[in-house]
Amino acid sequence: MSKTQDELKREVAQAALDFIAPHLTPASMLGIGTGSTANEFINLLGTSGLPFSGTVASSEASAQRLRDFGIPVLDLSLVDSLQFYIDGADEANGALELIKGGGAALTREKIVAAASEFFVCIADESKEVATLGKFPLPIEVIPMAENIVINALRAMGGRPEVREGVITDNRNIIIDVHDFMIADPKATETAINQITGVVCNGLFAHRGADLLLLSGQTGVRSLRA
Ligand SMILES: O=C[C@H](O)[C@H](O)[C@H](O)COP(=O)(O)O
Repeated sequence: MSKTQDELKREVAQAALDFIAPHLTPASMLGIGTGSTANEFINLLGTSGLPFSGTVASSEASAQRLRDFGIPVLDLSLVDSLQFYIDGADEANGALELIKGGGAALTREKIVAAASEFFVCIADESKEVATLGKFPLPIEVIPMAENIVINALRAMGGRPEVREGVITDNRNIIIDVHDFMIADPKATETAINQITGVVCNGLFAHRGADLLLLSGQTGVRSLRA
């Protein structure tokens, strides 16, 4: 019988926990991501009994889930650095470049990733692609800039659509760019950041993952940067 997607998420979350466990000390601070795969990681971390000091969360939702387990959640401004960041992705390529933001948490995720010494990305193998861009690229945008950002993204060749009914934790909107195959993720990440009104885009190429764990029917594969 084949494993369900939920089982694959649990399996890859367990692999991430097994990977970080030998490195943790009572002083360790962890960055924790957002989404259904990160939630599986939180469930396992919360019952693991492993030594660590606390966490920084990439969303209000993850912060609440961590607190529900009695895990301390700190503001990033109170923390010098994070030993590990553990988070999911919407797409990942062989260079460990990612698309993130399907859950609208991309900006805080990018900040927490930037503050982390080592980024462990966890996903089931349906997220693995040769070229990023089949998943619509999420972009967080200051609301008053909606039209100028949409026009600039159209000029870059994409088909931007505002994600209806979604406001980010930072009180901004999300524009998803469809039909936008990304041949050069680093150049595209930089170019989109140059559009006035863009807060952040969901390409994690300049700071991609350091380790990508991918679960599939035959087990968990790991790709190192
Ligand atoms: O904004 C959300 C994040 O980037 C998630 O990590 C991403 O959408 C993957 O989520 P999931 O594990 O639910 O597929």
